[in-house]
Formats: sequence, structure tokens, C-alpha cells
Amino acid sequence: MSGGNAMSGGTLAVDGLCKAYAGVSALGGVSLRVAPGEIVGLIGPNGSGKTTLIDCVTGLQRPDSGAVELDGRDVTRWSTGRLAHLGLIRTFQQVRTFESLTVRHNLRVAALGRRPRSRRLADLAGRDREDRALRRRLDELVEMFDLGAVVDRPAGEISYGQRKLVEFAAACVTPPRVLLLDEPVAAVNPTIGNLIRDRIAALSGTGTSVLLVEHNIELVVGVCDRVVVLNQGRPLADGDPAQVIARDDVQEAYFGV
Ligand SMILES: Nc1ncnc2c1ncn2[C@@H]1O[C@H](COP(=O)(O)OP(=O)(O)OP(=O)(O)O)[C@@H](O)[C@H]1O
Repeated sequence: MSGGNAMSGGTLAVDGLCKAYAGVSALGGVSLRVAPGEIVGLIGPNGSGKTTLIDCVTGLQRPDSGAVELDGRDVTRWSTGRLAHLGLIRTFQQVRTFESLTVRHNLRVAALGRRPRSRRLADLAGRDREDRALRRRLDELVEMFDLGAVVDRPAGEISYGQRKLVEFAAACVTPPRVLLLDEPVAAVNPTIGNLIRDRIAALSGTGTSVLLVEHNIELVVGVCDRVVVLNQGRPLADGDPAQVIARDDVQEAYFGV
């Protein structure tokens, strides 16, 4: 576990993904690709299938058909934990921090969860103390995500925006190869929004591939290399962010104008 232990970015390829809930289609054959270091925005109206796509890619839901590949390796229906060990990591729309644990403890839990099971058992037995490299990495993250003022406070006592930062930082305890972000700036203030934007750009700069689900179009246009639009579980457009958003069919589907 070390910040210097950076893995390079991975290529995520989603091919013809389909998912229905109780017979109602949520994804009707979605294909997309994110290359190393690329930031791809995934936008679309409420209920268009964006979170379902992330859920199906990251093992939270089982797709009915279609394939997910990481660097050409078929990882369809792999468990979340197995995918995390390959460096495929996600965040959630609703933050999932441990409210009674301090910010630092939350980050430590995330770091220990990424370790191979054998080392985790050693940690549980109390034999493997938090090593220096891990402490250094957590200090780095606290600084990068501007969490110094709240690092020793329980996550349940800090602001929602700060908890979004903790969740993002937890996703970065080991540098992700592919990061799927589900509405990272929803309901956060502009200062935290800017910090999150900068973190996304910095991750991409070090090779991480990013799929960004977000309703904040300013962020999407500002940071994404490419945008994919979903509408009713199907891809509507894929291309340059400003051009895609200017399209009449996208405006109609997304903004109803
Ligand atoms: N666990 C579930 N069980 C049943 N239906 C679901 C489930 N999750 C999502 N759906 C349905 O699947 C469709 C796609 O939902 P999804 O949450 O993926 O959309 P979204 O684009 O992420 O929406 P939003 O922008 O509001 O977050 C919706 O019709 C939704 O009601």
C-alpha cells in the first residue's frame, strides 16, 4: 500500500449491456469505451440507466446480457471485490461513509479493504499495524482532498460535501485504474465542487480512466474529453461534449426543449 505504487490506467469496454428490473428494461444494449487517462461523461435524464450501468459494471447488479472488459479481459459479472483488486473502483450517488468512524478511520477501512484477504486477516489479528506507507498515503489524501480540519471527526458530524470528499478520497487509497463516479458534485458547494473537478482532472493526468455520471453540465463540459448520452436505457449520442450537448435530440431528451 503506497501512493508510489501507482498502477497505470485501464481500458474499460462495455459491449451491448442489457438489464431489466422485473421485466422493465433499464439498459437496452449500451456500449461504451473509456481509454487510459480519458474522462468520459455519462449523462441523460433521470431514470435513463446511468446508475444501473455503473452497478452492472461494478458487480452490484448482474447484467442480463452484454459484456464488460477491462484491458481486453472479460470481467462480466465479477464481484465488486475482485474488480476492486484489478483497480476498477466506484463511488456512490448517496455517500456511504461510516458515520461513527473518524474521517481518517474511514480512509483506513477503505485501504484495508483493498488489501488481499491474507493481509486483511493479519490486520484483524492485530499483527500488522498500520504501516508507515499507509499512514503516508492517508496523510497525502487528507491534504489532496482538503480534509485536514475534519480528519479526526466522525464522518457523521461533518458536512455532506465533506463526506462526498471522504468517499472520493476513499476511492483513491490505491490509485484506481478505472474510476466510475456517480454524481460526485450533487448537492455540494462550489468550493468543494471545484476541488472535486481538480481531483478528477489530476487522476486523469496520472492515467486513471474516468467514467463520470453527472447532471452538472458545466462540470461535464469543463472536464470531459467525450460525452455519452443515455435516453431510456439506450445510447443517444457519443462525442465531443459541447457538440453533443448542443444537439437538438439531446436537448429534447435531456432538457425537454
Ligand atoms: N433496484 C432497482 N429495482 C427496480 N428498478 C430499478 C432499480 N434500479 C433502477 N431501477 C429503474 O431502472 C431505471 C434506470 O434507473 P437508474 O437509477 O439507472 O437511472 P439514472 O439514469 O441513474 O437516474 P438518475 O439520474 O435519477 O440517478 C429507472 O426506471 C429505475 O426506476
